[in-house]
Amino acid sequence: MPGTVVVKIGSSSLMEGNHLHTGNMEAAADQLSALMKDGWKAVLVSSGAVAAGRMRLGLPAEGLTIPEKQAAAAVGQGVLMQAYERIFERRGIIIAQVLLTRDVMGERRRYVHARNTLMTLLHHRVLPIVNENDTVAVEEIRFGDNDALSAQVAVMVDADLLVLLTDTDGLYTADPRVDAGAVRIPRLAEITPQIWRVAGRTRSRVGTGGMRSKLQAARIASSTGIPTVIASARRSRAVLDAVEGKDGGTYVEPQPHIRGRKRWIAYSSAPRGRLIVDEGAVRALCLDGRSLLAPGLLDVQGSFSAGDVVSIVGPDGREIARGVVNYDARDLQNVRGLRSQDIREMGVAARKPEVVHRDDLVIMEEGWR
Ligand SMILES: Nc1ncnc2c1ncn2[C@@H]1O[C@H](COP(=O)(O)OP(=O)(O)O)[C@@H](O)[C@H]1O
Ligand SMILES: N[C@@H](CCC(=O)OP(=O)(O)O)C(=O)O
Repeated sequence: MPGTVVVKIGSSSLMEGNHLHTGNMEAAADQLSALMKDGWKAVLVSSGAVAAGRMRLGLPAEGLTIPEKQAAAAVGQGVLMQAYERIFERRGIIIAQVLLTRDVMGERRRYVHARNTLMTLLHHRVLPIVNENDTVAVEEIRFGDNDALSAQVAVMVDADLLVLLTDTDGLYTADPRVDAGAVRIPRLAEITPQIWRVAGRTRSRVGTGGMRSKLQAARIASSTGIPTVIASARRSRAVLDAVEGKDGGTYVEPQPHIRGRKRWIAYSSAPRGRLIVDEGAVRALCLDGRSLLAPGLLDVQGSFSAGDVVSIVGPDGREIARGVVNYDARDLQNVRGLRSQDIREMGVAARKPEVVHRDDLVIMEEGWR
């Protein structure tokens, strides 16, 4: 049964010397158009704006300032889209440019708007080509790498599969650029700390995150029930094989998943503040499935409003959960450590007794990053 696939192609696969790697772009287009003709909905997350713009402007690969990179992205994004327009038009596919920043994901209303737009494009059989809006993205609203962006987009469109196309045939036991004896890992049930260590921070000359950021993306997708395949953009059937479940690259299995609003709380929203809680609260949340109450609060950090997503952090600094908070930061400072009854007596905003209600809370995995 045709479903929805998100395919991400990295800068390392889009550039060949000083030019766009049209061979890899055509290969991706062949596969995407074949899938779309079979009834699949597809989103392409394409990097390469900075690299393409840099080449066009004759700027060096290293040592660019942030404004230079952003200017390069403004040039390169046009170069990329022009190439995609030509390539997909020949295959009878209409494309759309969608540029996102992280703050869109962080605010429910904007998230829903962006999602509706993507869903409408998919409904009309258009191929959205997504990139980060590098020209306006400052640190606080940046995804930082398109692996993370593609995982968020996969969550957003409820994808059945995420494919990360790169310059390597998947995850190896060590960086194959460095260790000639490294072998491919075909399947991962889970991304353990050991696997995390295997993926070094090393990357191609033009790429951003290396394998680690791909694993991070796979982890987001996997924990929301979406499988990921990391594969080589040079293999002409990489996407088709991934869709057909054939071996090739590294397949990261999906975990039993959480849906809808909780997905958004966990992975798409940027927490606006931190609630530091004591051991008792950690146990109540993680083991007993309870709501967060004021007596367990040790500290309140950041300035947030009721209804924002906050990070809930144990006394050791580890993030244990995220949730929608029922109080403004200032009110919470006042009720910190108090019992529900005392709060009622103080009349603080006479709101819900829970600081974060169980239904608005998602337990995050252990923070081994
Ligand atoms: N264990 C590993 N297996 C495979 N590749 C690895 C590993 N560790 C690091 N890498 C590096 O990751 C690079 C791909 O990431 P990156 O350069 O960010 O590509 P992209 O532009 O596709 O996002 C590879 O070229 C390789 O050097
Ligand atoms: N938004 C940037 C991409 C950054 C990025 O993540 O690159 P890559 O690691 O090659 O996927 C660009 O278009 O240049």
